[in-house]
Amino acid sequence: MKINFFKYQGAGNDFILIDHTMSPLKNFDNNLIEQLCHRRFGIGADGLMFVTKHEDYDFEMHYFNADGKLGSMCGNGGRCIVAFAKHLGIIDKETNFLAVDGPHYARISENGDWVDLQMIDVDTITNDGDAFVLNTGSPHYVAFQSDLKDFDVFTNGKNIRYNSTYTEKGINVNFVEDNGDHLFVRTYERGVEDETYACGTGVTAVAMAMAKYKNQIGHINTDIKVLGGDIKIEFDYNGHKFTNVFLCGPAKLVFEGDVA
Ligand SMILES: N[C@@H](CCC[C@H](N)C(=O)O)C(=O)O
Repeated sequence: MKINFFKYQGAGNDFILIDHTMSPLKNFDNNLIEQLCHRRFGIGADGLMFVTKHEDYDFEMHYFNADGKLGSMCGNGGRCIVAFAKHLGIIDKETNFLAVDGPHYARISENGDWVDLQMIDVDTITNDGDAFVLNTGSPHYVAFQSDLKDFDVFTNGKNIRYNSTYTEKGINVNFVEDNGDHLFVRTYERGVEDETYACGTGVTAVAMAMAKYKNQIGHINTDIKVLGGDIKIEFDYNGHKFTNVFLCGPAKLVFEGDVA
């Protein structure tokens, strides 16, 4: 069966997108998804998404990690699927769509390649030693790390993701260096089981952990550099809860193709 797909990337976090609006998504082949995401034997991607119709929303997002398994929320994936929905003509400049963690609002730039995506409110941050643990739609571990450019993110991230606390459910592991006017972040992603060039729910978690650590109250804007580019996070923080959370960044079509 021929599969028509679109490849998108958001700050280097890359995804295969499939238009499934003509029929409901009843079953899926996890092995095929893993194979399509494989960087040697497939198209290559950190994850795969189907867009389907929904009665109450503009569309529904179904996200799978590169290991072929259903993922939790993917922030950069969310931004890319919004750009894809605009490309398909499903939406125009704004949208309300449904994802695994609930409804999301998003707005899109005129040329369609920059998306501001509203993320879930967060009111719980716990500590694991010096690190912060929180869920921004996906579970995240946030640790400070100096000389991050030369740090072994794969080995250290994997050790944390597979330690006895997290091995069963897994966690995404973010390392952050505070460079004054911006944060530099590198992430080991669960489900990809490797470092990715960017992680949207991850940088959202980092900005929140940093605001809590610095005791910043009010409307906070955070500039973040990741391996694949620049991302902006904004939210309101009252010392207990993060609201009006937006993940803002690029979402670009790379190519379209067919799998025979
Ligand atoms: N790259 C994503 C995170 C995707 C979810 C994650 N790998 C998981 O299921 O834990 C993002 O941009 O948020």
